Formats: sequence, structure tokens, C-alpha cells
Amino acid sequence: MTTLGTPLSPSATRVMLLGSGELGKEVLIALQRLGVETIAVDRYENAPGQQVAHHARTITMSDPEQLKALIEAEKPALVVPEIEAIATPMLQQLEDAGVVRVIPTARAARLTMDREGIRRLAAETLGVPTSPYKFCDSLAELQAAIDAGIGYPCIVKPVMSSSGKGQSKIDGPADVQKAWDYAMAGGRVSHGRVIVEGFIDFDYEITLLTVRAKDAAGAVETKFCDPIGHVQVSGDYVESWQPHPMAPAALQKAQQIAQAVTADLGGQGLFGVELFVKGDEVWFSEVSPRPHDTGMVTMATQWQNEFELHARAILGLPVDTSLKSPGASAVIYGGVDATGIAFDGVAEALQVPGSDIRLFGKPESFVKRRMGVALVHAADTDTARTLAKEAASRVKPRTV
Ligand SMILES: Nc1ncnc2c1ncn2[C@@H]1O[C@H](COP(=O)(O)OP(=O)(O)OP(=O)(O)O)[C@@H](O)[C@H]1O
Ligand SMILES: NCC(=O)N[C@@H]1O[C@H](COP(=O)([O-])[O-])[C@@H](O)[C@H]1O
Ligand SMILES: [Mg+2]
Repeated sequence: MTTLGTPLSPSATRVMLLGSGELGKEVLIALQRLGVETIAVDRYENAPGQQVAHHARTITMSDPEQLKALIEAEKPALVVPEIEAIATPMLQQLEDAGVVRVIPTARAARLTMDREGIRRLAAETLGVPTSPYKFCDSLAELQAAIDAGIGYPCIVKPVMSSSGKGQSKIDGPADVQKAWDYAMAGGRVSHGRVIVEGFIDFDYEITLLTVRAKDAAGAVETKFCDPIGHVQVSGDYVESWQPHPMAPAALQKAQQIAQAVTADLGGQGLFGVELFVKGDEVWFSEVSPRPHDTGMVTMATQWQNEFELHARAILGLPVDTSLKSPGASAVIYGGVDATGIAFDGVAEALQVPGSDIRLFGKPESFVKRRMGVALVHAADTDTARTLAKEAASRVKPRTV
């Protein structure tokens, strides 16, 4: 039986988010709706989730000592990683010592914080199909890996990065040095290591949101949301839609891969399983053991969005992954480098039929920083995509 307490009282159920960006903000809101006391942690002050949580803490989350001190001081019942750049070996140590429960597990957070952990698990231990890949610690190793079989085109990424940071495509020998330099500059934590992957010429890519939650008898069961299609530019998501139609054989393979990977990672919570599809062939790309940026579309398409599913699953509550309506999301970038920016055109954006928007409230804007998202529900995903892009384009960020 799950018992929930009263926030800010001795009975409180306290949950700590490590990372409090746009995704964490929505998880925090979902938790607050269940009367959970929330602690939002991030690397900078006034992060989106810190603006809605009961408590805000700012630390270097990749520093094991700072992380340990904070967890021991706050004593949350659950620690929920929201970003990769966290001292996950320390989380493992604290979980092993019985100090906290990490979502979905400390091992899952550790394996997925680094592309090497999850890729080796999926490809080498679980035998799941992936792109060909090699890990390299120098420009010379990168060139050797490409020459020895990865070939052109290929993709280089820092082992620890997300949202396409430090990622580039190499089309020929002239691009190798540039890709190496860009990867060295773009990781979330400085590491001289990259993955080079053979380029998969997929028909489309999806995120398969997969939830491990307790059933009526208290056993963990796996449920899938409808596939989410998306478009990425420079490794960063710009639009997504749900449902994305799939051939039955491809959907079955996608679910089998998601089942295998999430079952191995274990624990309870929602996972974003990223897959490439060509005909009936499916490749595993990576997995987030938490809500996924492309899954923001579920705020317009599902009865329980991905944030509510995560909140419910981690608290041991039942989940419903069913679709409410087809829909789409489109990203609103900052467009300017400035702090405390203003957004014109919000009313015009909301004139678009079936639309809604989220402005994340990030204190600082960069040209390519995601500052908001437009959401649309419509009769079909083609209509929803057109309307979501229209709504996003009507929001005009500017310096003040
Ligand atoms: N081997 C590959 N072949 C073809 N396209 C790829 C490959 N690897 C990555 N991509 C493209 O780049 C996108 C981003 O890659 P990936 O998911 O590994 O980066 P990321 O930085 O972890 O992004 P995020 O954190 O947003 O998921 C993919 O969704 C896909 O569109
Ligand atoms: N693909 C991962 C992803 O979308 N993560 C989301 O972006 C935030 C960081 O944004 P920032 O870089 O603008 O601070 C993270 O906190 C998370 O919410
Ligand atoms: Mg990805």
C-alpha cells in the first residue's frame, strides 16, 4: 500500500529532483498535485523546476561530496535524476547504504549517464541491434575507428552529453578534426572520450515511452505509450507527434527491445526508449530512465502525460498510458543571447485551434536554448504538426 503524507509536516513524502529543467518542472507539478513535498536541485539558481518546488537547492551535481551532503541533509524518500551530469557512483553508494532510493535505480542512472554504459549493455550484454560503434580517446583513435570499419558517414558524440551538444555528422575525412574539436567543447562534463557511430539511414525515428509501474497485485508490469515520431536538427529535437503509425512487425520489435532494455535497468518509472526504424528493421539508439523531451507532446495527447506517469509509477501508483487525441509539439528556441527575455505573440499563438504553450521560465536565453514548447491536439498528426509549428512561430522572444 502506498501512503502519501502532508507536505511541510512530519508525515511528508519528500522527493528530490536532481536537475530541474523543463522536464523536471512538469514532474514536480505532477508530484505536487499528489501532495508530495518537493526539493528541486539544479546547477544554477531559479531553474524552471526550482520556481515551482517547495524547496530549491543549487549545487554542482557532478561533485560527489556536494551531492552526498545535500542528500544526507534533506533525507528525501526518493531521489529522481532528471539530467545525465550527476555523480551517479555516489548515488549508487548512498543507495547501497540504504540512505535513499534512486529512480528508477542507481545502476540505471549510472549506466545511462554515459553513452558507453548503456550502449555496451544493450549491444553486448542484451544483444539488441544498434548502429556499429567504437569509443575513442583521441583524434588518432577516432580516425583509426572510422578507417577500420565504421566508415563514412558517421556520427561523433561526447560520451556524456544530451540534446545534441557536441554531436556532429562526419561525411568524409575533411570533417574528422572539426567533429573531434566540437565534441571536446560540447560535453556536459569534460571527458576526452567520444563514441563514433555508423550512420543509420532510417525511414523514421521514434521515442517509445515505456512505464514500469505496479499492478493491482503489487507486481511491476511494463506498459507502452503509443509511439512518438520526431524530427531532430543537429541532434536536438524540434518537433514531435503522437501516434506515429508503425507496421505491426516493427512495433512488435520496438516493444521487445524496450521491454528488454527497461527490464534490465529495472526499478519503477517512465523511460524514453529511442529507436530508429527502416521497414521492419529496428535499432536501439539510447534510453532516458526518465521523461523525454520529445514526450512533452503527451501533455496534449494522453490522459496521463509522461510526467504524471513518472510521478505515479515512482510512488507505486497505477498508470494509464492510453491516448486521448492525436497531437504534436514544436520547440520555441530563445533566438537571442540575453537574460530575462520577453515573449511577444503569446495571444496570437493561442489563437491557433487546439493549441497550448509552455514557457519554461529559464532565467537566461541562448539562441539555441529551448525556452518553451507549443502543443496542439487535432484530428490527425499531420494537421497537429502544421498547427504546432504555426503556434511556435508566433511566439517571438526578444531582449528587454
Ligand atoms: N547512428 C546514428 N545514425 C543516424 N542518426 C543518428 C545516429 N545517432 C544519432 N542520430 C541522430 O541524432 C539524434 C540525437 O542523437 P542522440 O539521441 O544520441 O543525442 P543526444 O544528445 O543524447 O540527444 P537527446 O539527449 O536529446 O536524446 C538522434 O535522435 C538521431 O536523429
Ligand atoms: N534531451 C534532454 C533534455 O531535454 N533535458 C531537459 O533539458 C534541461 C536542460 O536544459 P538547458 O540545457 O537549457 O539548461 C534538463 O534539465 C531537462 O529538463
Ligand atoms: Mg537522444
